[in-house]
Amino acid sequence: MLTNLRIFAMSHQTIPSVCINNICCYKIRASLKRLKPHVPLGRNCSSLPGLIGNDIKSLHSIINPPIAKIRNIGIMAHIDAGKTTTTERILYYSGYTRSLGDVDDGDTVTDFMAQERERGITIQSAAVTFDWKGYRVNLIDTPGHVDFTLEVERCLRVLDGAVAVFDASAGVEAQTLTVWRQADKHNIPRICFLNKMDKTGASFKYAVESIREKLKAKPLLLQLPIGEAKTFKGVVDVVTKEKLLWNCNSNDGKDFERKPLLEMNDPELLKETTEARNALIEQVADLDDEFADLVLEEFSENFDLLPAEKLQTAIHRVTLAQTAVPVLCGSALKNKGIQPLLDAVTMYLPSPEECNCEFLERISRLLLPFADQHVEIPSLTAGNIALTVGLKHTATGDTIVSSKSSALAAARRAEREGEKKHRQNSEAERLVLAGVEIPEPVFFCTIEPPSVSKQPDLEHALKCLQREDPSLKVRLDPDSGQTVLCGMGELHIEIIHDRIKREYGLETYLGPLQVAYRETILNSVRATDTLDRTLGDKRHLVTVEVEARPTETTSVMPVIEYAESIHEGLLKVSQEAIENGIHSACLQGPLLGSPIQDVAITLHSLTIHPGTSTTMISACVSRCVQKALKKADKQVLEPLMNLEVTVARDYLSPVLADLAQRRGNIQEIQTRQDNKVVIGFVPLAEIMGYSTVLRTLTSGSATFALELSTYQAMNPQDQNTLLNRRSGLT
Ligand SMILES: Nc1nc2c(ncn2[C@@H]2O[C@H](COP(=O)(O)OP(=O)(O)OP(=O)(O)O)[C@@H](O)[C@H]2O)c(=O)[nH]1
Repeated sequence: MLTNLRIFAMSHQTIPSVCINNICCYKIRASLKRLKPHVPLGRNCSSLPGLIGNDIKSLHSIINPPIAKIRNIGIMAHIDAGKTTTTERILYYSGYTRSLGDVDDGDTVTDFMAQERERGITIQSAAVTFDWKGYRVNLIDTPGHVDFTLEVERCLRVLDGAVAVFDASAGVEAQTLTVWRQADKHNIPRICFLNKMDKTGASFKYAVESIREKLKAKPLLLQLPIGEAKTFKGVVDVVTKEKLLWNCNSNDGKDFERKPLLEMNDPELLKETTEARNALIEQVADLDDEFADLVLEEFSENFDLLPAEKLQTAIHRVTLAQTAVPVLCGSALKNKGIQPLLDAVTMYLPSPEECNCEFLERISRLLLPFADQHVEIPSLTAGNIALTVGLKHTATGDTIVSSKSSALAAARRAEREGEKKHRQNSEAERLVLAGVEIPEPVFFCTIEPPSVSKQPDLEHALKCLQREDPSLKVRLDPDSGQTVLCGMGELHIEIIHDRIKREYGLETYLGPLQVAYRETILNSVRATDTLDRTLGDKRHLVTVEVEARPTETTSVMPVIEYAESIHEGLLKVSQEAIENGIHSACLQGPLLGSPIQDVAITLHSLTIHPGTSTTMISACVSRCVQKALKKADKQVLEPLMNLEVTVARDYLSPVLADLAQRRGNIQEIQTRQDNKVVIGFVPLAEIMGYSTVLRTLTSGSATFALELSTYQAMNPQDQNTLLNRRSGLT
């Protein structure tokens, strides 16, 4: 039987020493023995100073619950939609913390990195475990900033469900689309939470429409807001026809009143709710045959008689099938609507046994996360999320299996299943988890240690950071010998720089940030080359002829083809050597030394003298391919970004004028409440340092999101300017 352990690697620097953990572990387990299940461990917890922060109240979540009662969920959204604030409320109402943290005060549980607290943003996902009404919830708060897309992706792989948080005044924003697509890719059932209902400009209707239009999702309105913006005071539960009002006198939102809607008290609201409930029943019946039969057979005359539980069960099925998404609303900041959101998480999102992956864990050292603190536990039952440390070669995105034979069996099954291409959700797909998709880095810069003697320390730090965050790439510049960092954006590289200083105690120096260009060729060319070298008494002789031509499809990996006469007699080791040579030649284009994309390399002839080493074969092929690339007509490709700027009406003109100067191509200007949303494309090279410029232009009122769209050919004039600048001519 295959055993999958879902790995969520975190830097070992963030984990307290084993010694502390061991003591903690002993004490916690000792206290647990004396406790009945579901009794908060508050007193015992505070008697363990330094072990778990004083504000963490409940530890009974260490006991393993039945798998059906586990929910592994993530919170995802556009930057600033309120994920962290929502998470803080969730932790507070579930009894995990004793006081409410605030992102603006920098004292939240999940934003525990110094950089997160200083900047008020989430950078690294944080995992926390708590209980809600008999359910165990393992929750991950993910970052919203586009630079940390990979961090979101690595989380999605270990989740069974997600809560998508929206700013109700903005609806679907650029990064919401990105994370939504990622969740689609990983087949993650979702519920939507329209947050910030208290904010000026908040509109339930507008946000729901944007979910329908932009995400092409079918929203199931499980709630209606009572009031909006300043008047927002609660929600109506459409399924049960109850109103939930938060007590204005209770600051922390713990107390709220849940009452059935009555004709004599709320005739209008009741009418509106009944209509919404009838529409919901019809919508769910359209999507779920079992529910449709039930409604038609027993309740077609009067939907009011349909029990809430039957509707909830059907909504659960529809959510799992991902044919529609439940929508709830509230205001995390004003402490309204969080408890029903938690109810919805347990009611509608899947347990691990309802999702696509099978688990049965067995590992020697496991840690249970409490944000930045960890408790070592002896074992964990299926479906939970835990951390593990000390793995030497495993990186984010890997799947661990119990033995080689189970991995081989799974791979064989995957191969067989792969043949039956159209079978969806095949067993193989469930067994072998797809690795994370690593986005291409678009920026790079050199990094230097304070002294040569610190170079090994820097290499160690970068190796650790890369295992945790594969979107960070590190390479050596072959000409200067310098270490080069490649990342997703200015902020990404800045944070890495900062982490090297704080977590590894190394003060490093960054070179200027540069755009990661690519190159391609425009015509077919041939080249031949011979390498003849005698080393000792051995002669290495290779003669090769290659053709390089442009391809139609976009790929940074060269297409490799062989003339028929060569392919037949080629040894596997020689073929590997040839392909290594081609790949290494395509890593450094002739114009800027940037990777070559969209090329096919055909090997037309090859003669290898007996005894020639594979290194020499690679070297000769690589040189020959470089020769061919140099002969061809060449083109620089630059990263083109999707840009979305949200700006107050009054500042639209200066923003547009500025974008025109940056070679921006505006596609659309939308109106979103009182704001204008400018959507378009802009070359990455023109948008460096944009946040500062935009802040100045709009008195800090605008926000923007950037995402790589494609690599586009530069026009000859811009290309010449760039090449001259690089060669030091201008
Ligand atoms: N008016 C209002 N503001 C809110 C609400 N929830 C959060 N905010 C504010 O919105 C800002 C962003 O909140 P966060 O919780 O950090 O948002 P986030 O989505 O975690 O942000 P990132 O992790 O950086 O993507 C903060 O200033 C919050 O105080 C809400 O319900 N209403």
